[in-house]
Amino acid sequence: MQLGVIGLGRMGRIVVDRTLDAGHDVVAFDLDEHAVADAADAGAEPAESVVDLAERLGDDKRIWLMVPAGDAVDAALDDLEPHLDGDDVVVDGGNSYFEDSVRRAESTDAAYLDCGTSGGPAGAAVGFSLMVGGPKWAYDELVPVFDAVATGPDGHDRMGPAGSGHYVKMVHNGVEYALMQTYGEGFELLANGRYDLDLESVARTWNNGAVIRSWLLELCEEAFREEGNDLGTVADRVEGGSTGTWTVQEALEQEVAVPLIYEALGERFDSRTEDPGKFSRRLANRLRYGFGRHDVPRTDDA
Ligand SMILES: NC(=O)C1=CN([C@@H]2O[C@H](COP(=O)(O)OP(=O)(O)OC[C@H]3O[C@@H](n4cnc5c(N)ncnc54)[C@H](O)[C@@H]3O)[C@@H](O)[C@H]2O)C=CC1
Ligand SMILES: O=C(CO)[C@H](O)[C@H](O)COP(=O)(O)O
Repeated sequence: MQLGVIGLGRMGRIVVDRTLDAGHDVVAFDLDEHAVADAADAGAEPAESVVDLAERLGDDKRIWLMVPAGDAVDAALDDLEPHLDGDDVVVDGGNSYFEDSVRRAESTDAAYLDCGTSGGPAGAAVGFSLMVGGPKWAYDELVPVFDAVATGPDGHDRMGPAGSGHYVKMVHNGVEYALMQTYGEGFELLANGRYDLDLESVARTWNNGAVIRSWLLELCEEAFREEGNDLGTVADRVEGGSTGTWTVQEALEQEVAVPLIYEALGERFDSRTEDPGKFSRRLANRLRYGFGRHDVPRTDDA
């Protein structure tokens, strides 16, 4: 099969390499010409623009977008659209909002597959987990590429109609936030608890047979090994948040309780406040004086 790949960053480049390794042909484009040159060195046919990529693919185009969610996806689709027809298939492998994917599926002439991708750059060697939404014939058509990019045949499946792939990935990310939060809380207790513990050793022991073993826990083990038991200079600030926000918004709309995901998202927002004093905690501090005449710790206390 011949696959066009647009977006050759951390994730797109892995799509290129794994597709080439499986014996397929790849035409590659990125706004960054160095990324295109690197992909060409790896065996891809370089394209000079989105339009050039479309023209190099000929009939029955198979195209994988791996660009940042939002405007970049629409920009690439706008350029592709005059070159697409109903026999073509476009895969969006990024973290797009599922309602955007439904809109794009309805407005493009091509068959559109929204593909949630999990595994991250660190998972490149084993392949990704792919959650695909869209027409069944288009999914079936792309199976050889999905087999190559995923861990194998069990690493991908069609979730349902347009939007369902990105919907499942959105919820996956909510779960990711909550798992990160609970590992963080457990290690925070261990770090401040009764025993002087080697947290890398704890994580390694848990990763070998414990109920709570997981890849995220392996990454905790790696973090303690590389940063030290106290995480060294790693700042108390967590970026990201868009996919978790969508998850919580959807849960509210569906009237489904997701308190752990909500709390984990809130912790991220909290970590980013510029004011080191959290207003709600300061008010709770003062209220304890109000009802109990308890001492009020103050910022100018010695
Ligand atoms: N990094 C991760 O762990 C994961 C990322 N994703 C999603 O995959 C997508 C890509 O992520 P990354 O590879 O990490 O981002 P990245 O920032 O490493 O790469 C994005 C690439 O897209 C290129 N690009 C941007 N607009 C373009 C356009 N209009 N035409 C052609 N190229 C364009 C950029 O030059 C860049 O090389 C995002 O939607 C991200 O949310 C999904 C799962 C995991
Ligand atoms: O999808 C992913 C992992 O599964 C990406 O790493 C994503 O960026 C994570 O979300 P956030 O940036 O909000 O932490």
